[in-house]
Amino acid sequence: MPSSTSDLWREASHTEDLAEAVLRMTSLLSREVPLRCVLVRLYNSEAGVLETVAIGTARSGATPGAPRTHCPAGYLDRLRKRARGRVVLLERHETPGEDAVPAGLRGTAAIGVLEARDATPMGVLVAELAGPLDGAGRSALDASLDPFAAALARHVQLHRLEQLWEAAQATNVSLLARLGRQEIVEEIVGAEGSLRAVMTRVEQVAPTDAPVLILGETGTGKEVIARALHARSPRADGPIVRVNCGAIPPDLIDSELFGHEKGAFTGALATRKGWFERADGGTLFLDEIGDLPLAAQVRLLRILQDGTYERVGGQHTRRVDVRLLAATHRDVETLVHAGHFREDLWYRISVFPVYLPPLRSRRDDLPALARHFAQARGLRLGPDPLDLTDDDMEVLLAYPWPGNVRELAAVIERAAILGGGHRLDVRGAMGTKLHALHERLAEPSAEPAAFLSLDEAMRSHIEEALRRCGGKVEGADGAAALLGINPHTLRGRMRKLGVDWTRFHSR
Ligand SMILES: Nc1ncnc2c1ncn2[C@@H]1O[C@H](COP(=O)(O)OP(=O)(O)OP(=O)(O)O)[C@@H](O)[C@H]1O
Repeated sequence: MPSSTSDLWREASHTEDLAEAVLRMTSLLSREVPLRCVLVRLYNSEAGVLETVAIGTARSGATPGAPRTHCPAGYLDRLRKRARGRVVLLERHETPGEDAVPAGLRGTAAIGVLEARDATPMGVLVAELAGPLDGAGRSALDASLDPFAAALARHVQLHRLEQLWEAAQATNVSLLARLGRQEIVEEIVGAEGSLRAVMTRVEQVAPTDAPVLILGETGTGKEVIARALHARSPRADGPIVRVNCGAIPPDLIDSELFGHEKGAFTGALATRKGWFERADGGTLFLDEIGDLPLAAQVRLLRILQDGTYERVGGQHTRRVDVRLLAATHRDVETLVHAGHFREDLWYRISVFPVYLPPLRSRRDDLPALARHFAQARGLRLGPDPLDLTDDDMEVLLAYPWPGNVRELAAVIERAAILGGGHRLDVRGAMGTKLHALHERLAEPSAEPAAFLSLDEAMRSHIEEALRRCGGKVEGADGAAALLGINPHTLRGRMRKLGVDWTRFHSR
């Protein structure tokens, strides 16, 4: 076995990126073969072409481009018969025409068929030689066909996996869109109660294409509202794609949102569509937008302004038709002041804020929500829907629910499991929460249920000022003067807190 062959196998099986593997393999092979360059060419039977998918250069000088050349049916089989598992040396006069050597190679070429493990021809290896080939060189070249074939097979498999993954994502997106619509019709508990004001705003803004900013603590139902907006919009038949900006590593966020071209960076094995492209014709929901890095904010602003962007590593300007919904539980105004969030982007996305109140300030909805989760989980666990006792309700109402609706759903699910599917064990499910609650209730001054967060206190104080001023913000008799702050600051605060001052306009 030629000395380079085991090294070639190592590179073929360890290096994931075909271009890099071929480059290293060419360098190893050039110790025994007078190589100028090596082309790995993939056969596309549908198009009847051979396409250069990787080039390894061993000497300086111009390398041939990466063209596709016509490959007549049966050519690879004829070549295989002629070569019998080895390489064939092609004379110059054989070159253009019916063979796999693209124009542009200067010296003599050696060519061999690259076969898959089941012996079907996948493509060819073309080696451009810089000098005469001796016996050792020839056997090294013959022995290199299998490792090159293995590297090509790996590349093809990875490419297929990527395609499957993309197809699965697309299916996922459309399933979610359908699921989202179903859930919304059945599942916005409180739409007629404490969320009535929220739903009015949803109905107002849904038919437009305006961006909507959904504010609220974690677990308050921001995603539920985003899906409701999409379902009520003219884009309801298009996809809704949710991206959690906080869950993507900062160096990948550009490629996730806007896609990348093949080879744009190490690991970019194939072209990838970004989430904007996948949401084309529908809605993109950017959750935790406060976590978006500044560089991505610049691109986002541009896409909001004129709908254009480029994929990472791409030259071609693309256009998408996407409605943007964004959500955050963070105080983005503070991020703007600290220079972590672009002010121009903030103005653009906060045109129409929708504020979701925390569960502790909409206790009226609690029984309905608890019943809703109990019934849903009960139906899943056993034959009968599960209901709540008065004692269960009392326990649930006494707790302040820092994790909001999500925490409540989890407690009810646990209660159903602990109750064996026949009843709800709410006290058991509350566990340590209940213990902490008793301790707090035992303190004479503690009023956990009634205590407002700073934002809530601010919101209700601003609303009271607006009520007194008939919804007027500026001027001597406006709410800003009454509160002793600048009208501009008050407007910013109201946007952040989701206060709709037009509600207070005197008739
Ligand atoms: N009004 C509601 N009616 C029914 N289910 C709700 C309601 N609000 C929230 N939920 C449920 O509560 C859970 C949390 O809601 P969601 O994921 O929308 O919250 P979120 O505010 O987006 O959370 P985060 O900030 O962590 O992303 C989900 O299972 C959701 O279905």
